[in-house]
Amino acid sequence: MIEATLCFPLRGHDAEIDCEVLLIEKRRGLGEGWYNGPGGKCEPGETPRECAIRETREEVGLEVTDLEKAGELTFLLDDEGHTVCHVYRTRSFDGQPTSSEEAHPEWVSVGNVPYDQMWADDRLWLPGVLEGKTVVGEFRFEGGEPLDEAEFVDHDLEWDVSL
Ligand SMILES: CNc1ncnc2c1ncn2[C@@H]1O[C@H](COP(=O)(O)OP(=O)(O)OP(=O)(O)O)[C@@H](O)[C@H]1O
Repeated sequence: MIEATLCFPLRGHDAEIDCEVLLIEKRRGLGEGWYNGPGGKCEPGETPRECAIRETREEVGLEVTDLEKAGELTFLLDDEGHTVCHVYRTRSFDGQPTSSEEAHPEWVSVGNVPYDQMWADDRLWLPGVLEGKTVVGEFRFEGGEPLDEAEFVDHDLEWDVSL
């Protein structure tokens, strides 16, 4: 199973209306053209937390620290484990988001996240993650590779778990 990460940097007040999340518009690879958090696949010997920090640096040039684990998501494709994704959020970072070949960063109000331009499962778990909850989820896709062309068919979520 592929091990991957997502990192959601947050800025502003906790009150939903003022708070913003840094999303990327993915410019290549899996989920190209869709919005997501910075992230990607773990390299051999790398912990998911190290991966989330590295991918955020490589994709948008931000140095994130104090990552808080917010979720563990398993994506099944045709009943086989395809990807496990470790989700983090943080309010601590240095630098200014900068576009790379892979990603175009954008601060978005947490009340205005473009769920219609994201993975179909994101609308189910990301709102809770942006509110500060923790989640473990399993999501079933069908229709063969690539995952971003498969159909999202079913899910199971557990909130407020300790991670
Ligand atoms: C199925 N539903 C899904 N919902 C939300 N997010 C999903 C996802 N499935 C994959 N993701 C995330 O999307 C990124 C893919 O990136 P990733 O595997 O790195 O692909 P990419 O081809 O760009 O490879 P590189 O590692 O950059 O070479 C990575 O953050 C991963 O966690």
